[in-house]
Amino acid sequence: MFTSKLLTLVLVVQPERILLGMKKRGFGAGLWNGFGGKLQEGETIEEAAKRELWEESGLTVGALQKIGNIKFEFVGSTELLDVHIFRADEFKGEPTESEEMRPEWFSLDKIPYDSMWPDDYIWLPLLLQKKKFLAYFKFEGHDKIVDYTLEEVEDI
Ligand SMILES: Nc1nc(SCCc2ccccc2)c2[nH]cnc2n1
Repeated sequence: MFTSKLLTLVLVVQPERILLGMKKRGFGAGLWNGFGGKLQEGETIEEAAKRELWEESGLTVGALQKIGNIKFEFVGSTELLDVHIFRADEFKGEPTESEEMRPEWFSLDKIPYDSMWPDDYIWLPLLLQKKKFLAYFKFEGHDKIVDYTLEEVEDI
């Protein structure tokens, strides 16, 4: 019997570069990732995604594209992470370090996959091609993927 935890993840992408944040504490600390987190009471998923992006990077966005959904299972845990993934191509503001994240631009041919979650190199190329996807990853610890499924879809 699993419970689900709803989380958001936003990747800001421009033609030549992607904005990632070095997670400074908590879940995934020490890894480059998009910006996101949990929903607050009464928030839609999209509202939470925009809020977390602003809190963690200082950027505000108008439109977010729903691009993916990944369910993560960690062996030994009965809580599935249900991560709703968005892409933003336009933004306002300057990337600014927060308590949670240190933002940095990476050229698209220099994405630091070795310092990211191991699943990212599997699905992030789809996001960069604006292809929508559904995925499931089963982890043993935080480094080992023991099973996964990934499918491109027309609509999320
Ligand atoms: N890229 C990526 N992200 C996550 S957690 C994202 C959701 C999150 C959670 C906590 C704080 C902020 C954002 C992953 N988990 C397992 N593989 C993964 N890959």
